[in-house]
Amino acid sequence: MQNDPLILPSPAKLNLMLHILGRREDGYHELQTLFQFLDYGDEMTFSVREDGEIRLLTEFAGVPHDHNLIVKAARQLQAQSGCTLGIDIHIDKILPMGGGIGGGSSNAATTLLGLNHLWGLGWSEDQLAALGLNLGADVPVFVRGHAAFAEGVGEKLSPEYPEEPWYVVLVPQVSVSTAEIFSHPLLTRNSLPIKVRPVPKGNSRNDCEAVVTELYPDVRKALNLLGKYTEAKLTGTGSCIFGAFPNEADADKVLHLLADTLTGFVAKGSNVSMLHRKLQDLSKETGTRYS
Ligand SMILES: C[C@@](CO)(OP(=O)(O)O)[C@H](O)COP(=O)(O)OP(=O)(O)OC[C@H]1O[C@@H](n2ccc(N)nc2=O)[C@H](O)[C@@H]1O
Ligand SMILES: Nc1ncnc2c1ncn2[C@@H]1O[C@H](COP(=O)(O)OP(=O)(O)O)[C@@H](O)[C@H]1O
Repeated sequence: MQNDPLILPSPAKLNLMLHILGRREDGYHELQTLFQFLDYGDEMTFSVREDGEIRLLTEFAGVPHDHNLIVKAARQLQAQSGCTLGIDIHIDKILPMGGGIGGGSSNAATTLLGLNHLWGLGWSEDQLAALGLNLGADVPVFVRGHAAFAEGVGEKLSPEYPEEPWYVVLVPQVSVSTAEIFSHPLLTRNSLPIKVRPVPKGNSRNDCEAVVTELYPDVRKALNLLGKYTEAKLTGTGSCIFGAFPNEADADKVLHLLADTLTGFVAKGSNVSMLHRKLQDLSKETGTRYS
């Protein structure tokens, strides 16, 4: 068992396109979406406890301890594996909540991968992804750690290799509820499935954009402002807006020009998540398999 704290990143994702094909009987929506990670995210620290307790030491505004996806992920893994060890978890949270960049799902996935290692469970990625899907439709892609075309409710993943540009991500100061957008009567739900891959050019729209910009004027404003410099799009159900640039300097320049009116950040797109890169580095250093 490892006694030193394990520090792992918990990256954000973007949906480079998002089409809604229909609604299932259980209310969930059939999607086609292209996920890519950002080299930008939270940092999580895990310390094993012998007494079986699971404690998240960082407080989240508006999210009670037991509802936090980090705690839920740890508890489900502990219950399903029969592990008697516990964990203390600390997080430096920089990802906005309800931003469409998957912070909660990413935190859950980092927890599953971190605890699988620290508790010595030896679960496969398939097992962890299946557990993760119970916690949220976006958790499996973070468990797998590779950019992917996703179908179903987001769980059928095929690896993809989109370009890895630098992005400006604008963060309107509103939290968008995914459930609110998916239950909206005016949401487009009849996009035709894309049958070829990689996704052909001209298919990069996000079907949630019309409803989200109608409900949240701040999101529309961010879309219009970034749209003056590059193609600007919504990620997931928002609120964040992103646009691609060929290099960091160009992205920085645009963020700087918008800084009076909007907050945001610059980050590189990545097809292998920084969590998985860190786990691979740790494996090389210690000769232990981390994932
Ligand atoms: C839309 C996407 C695109 O990546 O991202 P976000 O905007 O949330 O980041 C995801 O599909 C979101 O995944 P996630 O945030 O894990 O959603 P969940 O917790 O599973 O679901 C929240 C709610 O959204 C609705 N929902 C979610 C996914 C889906 N394919 N169809 C749905 O109808 C359901 O009403 C569900 O109760
Ligand atoms: N660890 C967590 N980090 C962020 N949000 C969490 C977490 N646990 C639970 N939540 C809840 O999940 C909601 C969605 O969060 P998040 O995944 O960050 O946004 P999105 O799904 O829009 O990308 C939050 O508003 C919050 O209520």
